[in-house]
Amino acid sequence: MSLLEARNISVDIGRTRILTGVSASFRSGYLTGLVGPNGAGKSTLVRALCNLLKPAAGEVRLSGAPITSFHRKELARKLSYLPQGHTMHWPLEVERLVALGRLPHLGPFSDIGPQDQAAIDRAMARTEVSAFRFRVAETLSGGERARVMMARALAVETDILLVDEPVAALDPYHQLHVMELLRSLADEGKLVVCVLHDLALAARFCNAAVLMSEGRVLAQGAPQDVLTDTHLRAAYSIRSLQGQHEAEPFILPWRRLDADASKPEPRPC
Ligand SMILES: Nc1ncnc2c1ncn2[C@@H]1O[C@H](COP(=O)(O)OP(=O)(O)OP(=O)(O)O)[C@@H](O)[C@H]1O
Repeated sequence: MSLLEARNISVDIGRTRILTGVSASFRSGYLTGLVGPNGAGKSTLVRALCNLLKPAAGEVRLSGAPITSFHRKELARKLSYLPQGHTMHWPLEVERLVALGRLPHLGPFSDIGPQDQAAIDRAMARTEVSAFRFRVAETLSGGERARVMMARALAVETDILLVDEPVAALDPYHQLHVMELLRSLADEGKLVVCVLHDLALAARFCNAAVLMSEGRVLAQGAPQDVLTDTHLRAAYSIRSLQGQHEAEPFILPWRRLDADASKPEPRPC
């Protein structure tokens, strides 16, 4: 069981305070949707949780121990991070790119072994990219590349997975597929944190949610308690339609609040 906690962290970039007193906890068995408007600090929080940013105050703890107490390679075997965007620096074949996910498990001069190859094959199968195995990743479409990068993150086979906007480039079929995959990983006992803009996907697939706004946590807990119309108004300045279909919740962003204000009053007949 893993517990990843931000304890009252503040993060500065340059002279700007980006996160202010953020406390949030993430547990095994949960797919936590990290939502909030552009610039709310979601990616910054994820980077702090991965020990890629040092908080100016507060600390991040992994299963009770300061995240800074873990050696880099040890942490890379515990925690896999898929950053936003999918920058590729070299023209690599897909299988070799996914194989990079096994680096934390390899010794300095050791090569991919049968266990590593099995993990690579599993990750490619789960993300449905096996057919691209021998393609140069740069030649793939944006959505295909996003799934390959997800495969690389999965190939590490860590107990903790933090993914930043993994469905942003995907078509609806693959959005559903990736969300089902992330939820099944959580149901298998992994700790999964997913930055999302799609509130419908967050409401439907996540079993925990953290809503951020202006560098702070506005609400956290069960998605139905976090993604309320009141909270969404406060965070995004939107009204939302909320309901159920096939016994599952849905949320549809409906109208900007300032658009409401500028709407003319209906004329009396
Ligand atoms: N290197 C930097 N220098 C200055 N400001 C930065 C830097 N990196 C991030 N910021 C600012 O920090 C704030 C939070 O950024 P962050 O990327 O965490 O937001 P986000 O919630 O992930 O947004 P989005 O949904 O747009 O991806 C933003 O206002 C951003 O402009």
